[in-house]
Parts: sequence; C-alpha cells; structure tokens
Amino acid sequence: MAKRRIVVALGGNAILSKDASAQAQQEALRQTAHYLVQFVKQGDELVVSHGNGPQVGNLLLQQAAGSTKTNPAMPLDTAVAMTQGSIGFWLQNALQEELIKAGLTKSVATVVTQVEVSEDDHAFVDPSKPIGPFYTRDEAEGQHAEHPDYRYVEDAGRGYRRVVPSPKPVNVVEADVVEKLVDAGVVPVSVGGGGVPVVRKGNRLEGREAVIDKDFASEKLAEQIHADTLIILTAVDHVFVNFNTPQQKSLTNVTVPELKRYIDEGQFAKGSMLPKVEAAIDFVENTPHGRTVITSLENIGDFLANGEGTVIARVVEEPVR
Ligand SMILES: Nc1ncnc2c1ncn2[C@@H]1O[C@H](COP(=O)(O)OP(=O)(O)O)[C@@H](O)[C@H]1O
Ligand SMILES: NC(=O)OP(=O)(O)O
Repeated sequence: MAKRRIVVALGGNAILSKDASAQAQQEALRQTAHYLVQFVKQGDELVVSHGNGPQVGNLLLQQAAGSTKTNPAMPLDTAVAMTQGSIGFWLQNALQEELIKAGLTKSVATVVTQVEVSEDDHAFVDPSKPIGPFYTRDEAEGQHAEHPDYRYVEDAGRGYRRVVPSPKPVNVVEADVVEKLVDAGVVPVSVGGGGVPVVRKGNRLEGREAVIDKDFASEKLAEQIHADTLIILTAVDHVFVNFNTPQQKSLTNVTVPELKRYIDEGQFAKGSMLPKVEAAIDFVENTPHGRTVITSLENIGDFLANGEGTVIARVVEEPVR
C-alpha cells in the first residue's frame, strides 16, 4: 500500500473528560497515543493536531485569579500558545513512549503554530467558540454580572460556557516547517487549539484574542502540507442523520453533494458536528484526491482493518482503510 500523509485532529474528549488534572490529561493522551501509533506502524506519515477549548478556558481563569499589577494575566492569544506548549508536551511524551514500545524510531516535535485570520472576520463581533468549564444558568449569569464583556451560551445541553471569537483560518504560517518535518520522517504536532490567531501587518504578525476551531485549522494545514487524508476524531464512530432519534442512521461512504443536502436539512448540530462536516467538505473540495474520515479514537483499529467510520470523498469509495 502507498504511504499516505495523514492529518489527525483530536477531539477534546481524547484529552480532557471530567478530571482536569495534568495527570489525568496525560493518562488520556497516553491511551490516545497508543491508537495513533497504529498509523505510523503501517507506514503512514502522521501529523497530529488537537483541541484546547477546555484547557484554554481553565488557563484564563487561573490567570485572572492570580493577576496582579506586577504579574498580569496573559491575553487569550498568548494563552492559546501556552496550551499548545502544555498539550504538545503531553503528546510528544506519550507518542514517543508508544513509538518506542512499537519498536519504531521516530522523533515527535511540537510546532508552536500561528494561523492567520482576517481582521474583518465577523466572528470578532459575534463570539461563538465555547471554552472552559460548564456552568449552571445562575452561575453564568453571576459571571456575566462580574464581567459584562464576557458572553455565555448554552452548549449542546451540557450547561453554559463562556464563548470567544472564532475566526476562520486563512493561512497556517508554519505549514512549510511542518511539511519539512514530515519529509524528514518526524511526527509533528501542529495547529494545537486551532493555532494562535494572528493578523498580518506588513512584516509583523500580531496576535488576536480568539480561539480558532481546530477542525478548520487542521483542514487548512492538511491542504497546505499536501496531505491525502484528514481524520477528525471525536466521540462518535460515525456521523449520523436523524441523530439521537429512533430513525438515526450512520453515514459510511458519502459524497460532498449528499453531505451538503444533509446540511441544508439541518442534520448537524451547530458548534459540534457541523464544523467537522464543513471542514470535511472543504478538504475534499480543495484538494485533488483528498478524503476526510470522521470517526472515534476507539474505532481507529476498525477503520484501518475495514474502513469503518464516515468517509467523505468526491465519489463513493468501496470500503477503504
Ligand atoms: N448528526 C450528528 N452525528 C453525529 N454526532 C453528532 C451529530 N450532531 C451532533 N453530534 C454530536 O457532536 C459531537 C462532536 O462534537 P464535539 O463534542 O464538539 O467535538 P470534539 O470531539 O471535537 O470536542 C458528537 O459526539 C455528538 O454528540
Ligand atoms: N480550538 C478548538 O477547536 O478546541 P476544542 O476542539 O477543544 O473545542
């Protein structure tokens, strides 16, 4: 089988479920790494990206709690870079251990990645990206009273969360570095937390306070490094139509026009499955032979063996791995 270049985007649940301690997140990533190394074992080139919504929100709270005149809280763009560092450290450490266990000699390197966004992106005046912990309605109202500039929304029936601007990625600044690392046989970790949002001002890149969606950023990176496959890992094995109803049906091999019809029908929840499906479509449409897979971490083995999962391509493919 030909060697594939794969970008794998890790969903939040692969890192943080209930226990937000460093130890618990590291343990979750050790299990995640065990699954991811299967791609390297079969000869694929692997690039890993990850979310940071829970972590960056928690970090902002810690920063605010300890902020003084001489030790001020850091802005959101810097906090995103800090979570790229911390989660990158955990991932590097875990992947390295699993690679050694599998008898593979490969280096892993995290790239602090900046992602260009447009200053005019409407997202800057319409925050939509949930970050940090979940609150009850009363708690969210209390927080809003304390910080009138913070916005809170209900997040998929799980409680209220602070939302921040989430502009669309336009260009992954360090994509050429990531591509060189892949060419050199390294496993890069990149666009963590969607990348650090920056706007170009002549020769300077200026940070902006926002959190980019990691699925859109991963798609952009996959395009720029000429990947063949974008794999979006989340909590479900498949994308479903009629999700959570008695008529629920899993999608296995789907084409872009089919998926667009389902979007028009409102089949995918805004803020959860919809951005994944939109990123999947972008990758297939913007690359000559690209395909996107949406599935769960636990399903990777079945995907590799039998093509299980939701595979989005230009034409319906026979079960693919
Ligand atoms: N049509 C759908 N098919 C499958 N899952 C859906 C659908 N609509 C909403 N979801 C929900 O979207 C979730 C994935 O979004 P989210 O939890 O935001 O992703 P992440 O894993 O990146 O944190 C799934 O676990 C599922 O609960
Ligand atoms: N940046 C980002 O998309 O993070 P989550 O996937 O954790 O929401």
